[in-house]
Amino acid sequence: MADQNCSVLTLNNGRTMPSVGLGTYAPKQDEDAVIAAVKLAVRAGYRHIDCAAIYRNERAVGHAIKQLIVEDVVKREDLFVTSKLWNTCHRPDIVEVNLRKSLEDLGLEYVDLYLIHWPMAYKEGGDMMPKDANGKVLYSDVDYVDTWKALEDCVDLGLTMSIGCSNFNSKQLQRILDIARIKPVNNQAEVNVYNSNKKLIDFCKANGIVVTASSPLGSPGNVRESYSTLLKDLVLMDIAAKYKKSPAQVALRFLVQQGIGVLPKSVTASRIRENFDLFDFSLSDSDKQQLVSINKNIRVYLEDCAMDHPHYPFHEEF
Ligand SMILES: NC(=O)C1=CN([C@@H]2O[C@H](COP(=O)(O)OP(=O)(O)OC[C@H]3O[C@@H](n4cnc5c(N)ncnc54)[C@H](OP(=O)(O)O)[C@@H]3O)[C@@H](O)[C@H]2O)C=CC1
Ligand SMILES: O=C1CO[C@H](CO)[C@@H](O)[C@@H]1O
Repeated sequence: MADQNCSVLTLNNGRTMPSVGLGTYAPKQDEDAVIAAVKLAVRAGYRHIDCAAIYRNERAVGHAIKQLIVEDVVKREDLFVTSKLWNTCHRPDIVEVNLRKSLEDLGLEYVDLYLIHWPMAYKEGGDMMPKDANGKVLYSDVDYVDTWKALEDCVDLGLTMSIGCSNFNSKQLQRILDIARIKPVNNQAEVNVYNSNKKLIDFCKANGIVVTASSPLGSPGNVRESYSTLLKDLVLMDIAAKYKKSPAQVALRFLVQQGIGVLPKSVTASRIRENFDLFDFSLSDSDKQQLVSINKNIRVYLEDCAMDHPHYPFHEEF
C-alpha cells in the first residue's frame, strides 16, 4: 500500500519501505562511482538502497553508508537497505553465512530486506557462475521453498527485518505463501513501461506482496538494443513535455503511482537527483492509459543461461 504522495510503501509486516531506491548494479565495476552515487543519493533524499552479493560492490556501498553515518547525514535506522542471496547459496545450511557475508561487506548489523535473487539454485561453491567444460551453468537441486525456511530463520536471528523474493513468477510465490511461517513482503521484478508484468503485479497485490521494479527505465546501455529506446519513446516524451518533466521521471512516476517501488540506477549526479524528484506531479488517468498502451512485454534480464532449469521463472509468465 502506498501513502498519499506515493513516497512510502507499507509492507505486510507493518514496516515501511521508501518507494524510490537507488539501484547499485553496474556491469562495469567502478567502486569509486558507486561510493559517490550512494553518498550523493542519500544527500539528495534517497533512503532506500538496492544491493546484492552478485553485484560484487557491497563493500563500496558499505563504505559510503559508513561515511554518511559518521558525517551525521543519516542514521542507520532511517535507511532501508536490501541485499539478495545469490543462486549458488540456496542450500539452507549456507544461507545464514551468506547473509552474514553481505552484512560484513555492507558494514551493517542487519539489512531491512533480504531477497532470494532468483528461484533457480546453482551448484554451491566458490564460483558464482559455476560452469561445466562447455560453458553450461551447473545447477543444484535445492528447492527455493527450503531456502525460504532458512531466510525465515534469519529474521528470527535479527539479521534481516523482512524477507522476499526476486524474479519469482506467481506460481512460485504461491508455493512460498503455502508454506510460509513469515510471508514474503516483496517480489522484485522487472517492470517498466515496456514490460507491464500485469499478471504478476495483480497477483502480488491480491496477496499483500509489494512489487519493486528492477530496470524501471528499461536499463538503457544494456546489451538489448530494443530497450535503449524506452526513454526515447514518443508517447513517453510527449507526456513528459506536458508535465515539464523528463521521460525518466514520467516512467518512474507511472510506477510509483501504482504503488510499485522503483530502483533506478545512476552514477550521474543530475540523474540521481532527477530520479528522486517525482513527488510534485501526478499523471492523469488518460496519460496513464497511454502509457499502458505502449507496453511491449519485453524483458532485459532473462538469465537465459538457466532457461532449462526446472525453476526458471519466465516460461510461464513473461
Ligand atoms: N532483481 C534483479 O534480478 C535485478 C535487479 N536490478 C536492480 O535494479 C536496478 C536498476 O536496474 P538497471 O538494469 O540498472 O536499469 P535502469 O532501468 O535503472 O537503468 C539504468 C541506466 O539508465 C541510465 N539512467 C539513469 N537515470 C537516467 C535518467 N534520468 N535519464 C537517462 N538515463 C538514465 C543509467 O546511466 P548512468 O548510471 O550512466 O547515469 C544506466 O545506464 C539495478 O541497479 C539493480 O539494483 C536490476 C536488474 C535485475
Ligand atoms: O540483478 C541482476 C543484475 O545483473 C545480474 C548479472 O547479470 C543479474 O543476474 C541479476 O538479475
